[in-house]
Amino acid sequence: MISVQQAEEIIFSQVKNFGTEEIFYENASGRILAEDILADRDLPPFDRPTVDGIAISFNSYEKGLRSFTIKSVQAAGEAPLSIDEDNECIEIMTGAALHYSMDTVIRYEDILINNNIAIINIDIKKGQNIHLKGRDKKAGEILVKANQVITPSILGIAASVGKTFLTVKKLPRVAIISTGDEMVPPENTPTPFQLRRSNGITIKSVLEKYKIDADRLHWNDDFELIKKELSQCIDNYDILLLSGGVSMGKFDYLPKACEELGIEKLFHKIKQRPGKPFWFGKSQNEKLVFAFPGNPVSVFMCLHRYFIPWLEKSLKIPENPQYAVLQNDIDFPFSLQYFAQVKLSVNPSGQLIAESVNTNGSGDFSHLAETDAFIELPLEKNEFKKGEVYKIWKYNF
Ligand SMILES: Nc1nc2c(c(=O)[nH]1)N[C@H]1C(S)=C(S)[C@@H](COP(=O)(O)OP(=O)(O)OC[C@H]3O[C@@H](n4cnc5c(N)ncnc54)[C@H](O)[C@@H]3O)O[C@H]1N2
Ligand code: MOO
Repeated sequence: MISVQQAEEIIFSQVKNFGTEEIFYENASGRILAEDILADRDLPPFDRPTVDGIAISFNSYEKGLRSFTIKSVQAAGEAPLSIDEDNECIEIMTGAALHYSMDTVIRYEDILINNNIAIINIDIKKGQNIHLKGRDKKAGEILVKANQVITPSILGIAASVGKTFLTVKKLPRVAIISTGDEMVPPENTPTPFQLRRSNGITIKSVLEKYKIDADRLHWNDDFELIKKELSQCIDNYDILLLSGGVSMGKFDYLPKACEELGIEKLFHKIKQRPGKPFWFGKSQNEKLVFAFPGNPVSVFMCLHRYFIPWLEKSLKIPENPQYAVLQNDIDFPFSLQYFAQVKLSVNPSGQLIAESVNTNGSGDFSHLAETDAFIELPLEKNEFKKGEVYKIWKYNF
């Protein structure tokens, strides 16, 4: 059996590049940006008032002038209007293009207007209330760097520089396959000794966060059928995410079916709980098979601890490891790396704290909805104390 660290290294040695594609920006939310977004012109593109009011030349104010004749009114979007005399001003609206003959803007609230004359009755500063051309970014500068999830704010920036098509990372074609004769579709009523399938939908909805639209399949425990279907899936998909049938049982056919199809085993079994019998391999045509143990908590853990980091590495999403402070003592008297389910919260000092819940093993999925993460407790120890800090793998927080 290998360690969690070794398993991670083997999986990371299989990181893939699925290429890029160009898509319409309205469909790009949640995808991974594969190009830098540049400023198409200076931002802002011209000097513009940040308030509605009047624009003057500060020089005139310095000379003692306080009354200014309103030469004209300029709305946003209009070509800049100039003044010709010291005692003139332009009534100008927020976001309009300021002419270079003026350099200072005063709010309506700070002036009086009578008979087309604006009187300034406060102290003002040169250049006030103006957002200068190129102050935010210069033309050609990077506004958004590649290799990040496209968020609403990135979409807004893309729209404002006219990038209506974005180059994004292509996503792998994924099949999610549950196995087992005892597993019936959720809409069916199981016999007293059957269970409803839940792993498939859980995995699918985690992948939806990455905009992967995976296909869901189910195979019964029939060796020849599994072999045939597996061989087809290896041709049609980049990644197979299987659950069940990888342990020691009489009907756990997956490892043997993979072997007979020439799918190379890269590892089988990790010193961890849950998820010990996890099987990972690669086909001759470089397709990856993540075969998770069937228990729902094992699936959830292996998905978040191994598959998602592999996916994020493949998509070049920067790593963001997270840690939390243990809120209670945990004893774990086994030589396995333990992933405990924890509820996360933030304490008044701003620290992320993790409180473990007692569960009944990897078949007990009843606590997944009321917890937020797995806390990864190192193999070398059996006792973990309140106040110690460990890595966490979030799923609900
Ligand atoms: N002799 C040994 N037996 C077992 C070992 C072992 O080392 N030696 N490991 C145990 C561990 S740990 C786990 S975890 C399980 C994993 O077994 P399999 O991967 O073969 O999974 P199955 O037996 O097919 O299923 C396990 C469990 O999960 C339920 N299941 C399966 N698919 C689904 C699904 N889609 N949705 C919800 N639940 C599912 C299934 O009914 C079983 O109850 O093996 C131990 N045995
Ligand atoms: O390794 Mo298994 O997932 O504990 O039951």
